Amino acid sequence: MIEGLSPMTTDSEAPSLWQACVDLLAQEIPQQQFNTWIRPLAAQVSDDGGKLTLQVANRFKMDWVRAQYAARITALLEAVQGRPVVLELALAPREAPVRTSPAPRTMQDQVLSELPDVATPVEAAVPAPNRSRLNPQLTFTTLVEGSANRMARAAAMHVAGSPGQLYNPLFIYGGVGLGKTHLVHAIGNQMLADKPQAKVLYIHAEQFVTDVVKSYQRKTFDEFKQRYHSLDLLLIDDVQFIAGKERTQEEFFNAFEALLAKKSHIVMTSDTYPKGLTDIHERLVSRFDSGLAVAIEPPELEMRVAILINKAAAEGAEMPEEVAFFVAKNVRSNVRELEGALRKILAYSRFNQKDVSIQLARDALKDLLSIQNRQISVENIQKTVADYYKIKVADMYSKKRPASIARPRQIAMFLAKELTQKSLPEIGELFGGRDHTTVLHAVRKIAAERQKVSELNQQLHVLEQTLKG
Ligand SMILES: Nc1ncnc2c1ncn2[C@@H]1O[C@H](COP(=O)(O)OP(=O)(O)OP(=O)(O)O)[C@@H](O)[C@H]1O
Repeated sequence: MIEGLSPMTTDSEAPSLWQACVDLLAQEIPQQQFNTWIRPLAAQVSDDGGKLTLQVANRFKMDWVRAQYAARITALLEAVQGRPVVLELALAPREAPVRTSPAPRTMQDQVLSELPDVATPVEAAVPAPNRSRLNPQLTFTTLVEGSANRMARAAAMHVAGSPGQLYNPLFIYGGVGLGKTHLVHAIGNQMLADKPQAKVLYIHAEQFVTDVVKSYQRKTFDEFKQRYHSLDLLLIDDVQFIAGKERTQEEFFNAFEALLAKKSHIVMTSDTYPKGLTDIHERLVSRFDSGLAVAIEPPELEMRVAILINKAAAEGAEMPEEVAFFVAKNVRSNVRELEGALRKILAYSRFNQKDVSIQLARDALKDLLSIQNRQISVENIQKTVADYYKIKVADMYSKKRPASIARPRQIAMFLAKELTQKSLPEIGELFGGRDHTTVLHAVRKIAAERQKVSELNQQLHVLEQTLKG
């Protein structure tokens, strides 16, 4: 028995609550992450169902699961259970090792090597809830509009209303947690609402890779083609995951051509614009760019406020505007984090039976706010990078161009964009009054090189860790 736990049900009784949660997580977390972090967790539920303990293999995994997934898991458990559930993470006892992923694969040929790491197909464990794999809750109605997503949303609505015409393919790109997945589900849901017979498929790119590999192994390419080439709408998420996967890219290209020829629509999402993709064939990239590529930006303050108020209302809770402003001012990175903050506040309010107020939000978000207080400044980045590369801080603002100075300066600009909320012009200003295009060039250059040069990646990693403290 795990220390400090109240009586638990046996493992065989626990899974229904956990399994329901796992099923939902499988729909929203990329498959590789799901297989790595969620699938191996073993669950125990207390007798009264008020506490669920997840056993994690080691401390590193425990920290990661806590930081990345605990808030979401709690919310899903509460949604499934219909009442508060306390989530605990515990180290798995040594004598009862947690379930692990299947034995390592032998990578005998190029196609097998395209399987995502530690992956077994998700559908082996988690049945797809519907053929289209759409989450019916992710609709245009529940997607708050703001200047950050206005263009992408308008294009998406156009595609949903008149598929196969303009903007084919539609390529939606942007940073994490900004609503790309939500938007593509909204297109699919809208199309199905208008045309229930339409063949719509939402798929994460990693699952597509798995499908290619499986059909290769089982020699079922005809079925594969039949399945993908007959669609009316293909929604493919995080397309950057097909990078470096030759066979998958070929099959994607074939599906792409077949679908466009019959005027079916293709919508893709990615973390970068088409030309920013690396290790994807030029012929594919140019096709990605041949319809409309549109960005989703981080939401502005008013949009963050609206999202908080809407999401609270959807949970049957009221969030006064002043509280929403307080939270929105402090949680600025992306919508997923905003949702996490909201969940914490609502849970805190329920447990303590107190109305939502600024003070309550302050208490509920204590940890998060203290991190904000230690926020990283551009000045700090400049000093840390200058120290690391042994140049003078003054060279960060100077006009000097030798590579030994220009490169650390570009790295500092990249980190300033990544680790602070400053805009490109603001960063340019802080680097000796440089133009925002100079900053953008540096950011793109370093981001692209990081993917290819492991030494640079390592250096950036060290700098990031140093700055985050
Ligand atoms: N404009 C919005 N209005 C309401 N909810 C939003 C909005 N944008 C994002 N969300 C919500 O934020 C969460 C994260 O969004 P989503 O998963 O679509 O992001 P993403 O851009 O696909 O991220 P990733 O690249 O990490 O997959 C989801 O719960 C989504 O419903």
